[in-house]
Amino acid sequence: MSDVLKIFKIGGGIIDDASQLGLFLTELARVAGPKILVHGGGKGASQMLQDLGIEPNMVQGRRITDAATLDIVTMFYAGKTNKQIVALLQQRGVNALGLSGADGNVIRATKRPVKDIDYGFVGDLNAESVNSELVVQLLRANVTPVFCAITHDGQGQLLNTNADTIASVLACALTSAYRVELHFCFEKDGVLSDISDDQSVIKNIVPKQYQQLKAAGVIAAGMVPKLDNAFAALAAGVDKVVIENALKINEPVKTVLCRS
Ligand SMILES: Nc1ncnc2c1ncn2[C@@H]1O[C@H](COP(=O)(O)OP(=O)(O)O)[C@@H](O)[C@H]1O
Ligand SMILES: CC(=O)N[C@@H](CCC(=O)OP(=O)(O)O)C(=O)O
Repeated sequence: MSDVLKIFKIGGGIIDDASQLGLFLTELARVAGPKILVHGGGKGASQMLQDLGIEPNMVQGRRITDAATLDIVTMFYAGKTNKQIVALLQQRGVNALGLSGADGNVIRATKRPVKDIDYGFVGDLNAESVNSELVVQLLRANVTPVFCAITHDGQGQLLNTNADTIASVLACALTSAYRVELHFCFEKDGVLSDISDDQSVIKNIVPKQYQQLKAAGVIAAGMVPKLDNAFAALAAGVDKVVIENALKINEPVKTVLCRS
């Protein structure tokens, strides 16, 4: 139980910029010990959908995923993006293995029920979604799993699942075998108290302060679901949650979330 597992998540902003992605993966290769990478790619997927004549539709940070959209995001996330990242990690001496949730039944999701909004082929996760045994076996074999945002329902249906949620649920599930650190990596140095000032990194945030910053609109947009996931992981037993710059994961500047 003493091993520390580090789970890193990168999103579309980093993935879309080949030089930033390369620099991040070089830093990741320097991280010692067991590690997992979860990647999104929402920005590039939206561009690809538009190029193919399909208007992207995001509601509350989640993509409305009809059958045609699912085909395209599966090709983009589980195909091009995942395999490119794996190849770049192999180039850097990391034995990466690319996975969707269907591979090895590693993440099983439930199609989001239709309430006010029909999200289509979007998968929701819960505490039982992860096949932790297989993930632990891979980590013990010195393999670095690389997860994309595609899961399955066990009935042959692929589902599109938010990558921040995948990272958070993986982190929670793996607390059974490791002390887990969850690192959300993006293009800023951490959570900022002034979005226009890159120097204004808040070093630590507790849940009460988060609610205040959210209510004041200081923390907004994509940062809200990210921090909701992050605090949920912390409450569920993840040791440490960090919001940091993808190019500075081996440097001290970052936001660390605290339970209290
Ligand atoms: N207080 C804040 N500090 C930092 N980023 C913030 C803040 N409030 C909103 N954001 C925005 O949240 C974005 C990160 O969310 P998102 O775009 O969903 O990331 P990703 O695609 O990496 O998952 C940042 O690029 C930034 O524009
Ligand atoms: C259901 C849903 O919204 N899925 C996301 C999965 C990708 C993702 O999360 O990408 P980022 O981390 O780059 O935002 C989407 O298709 O945009």
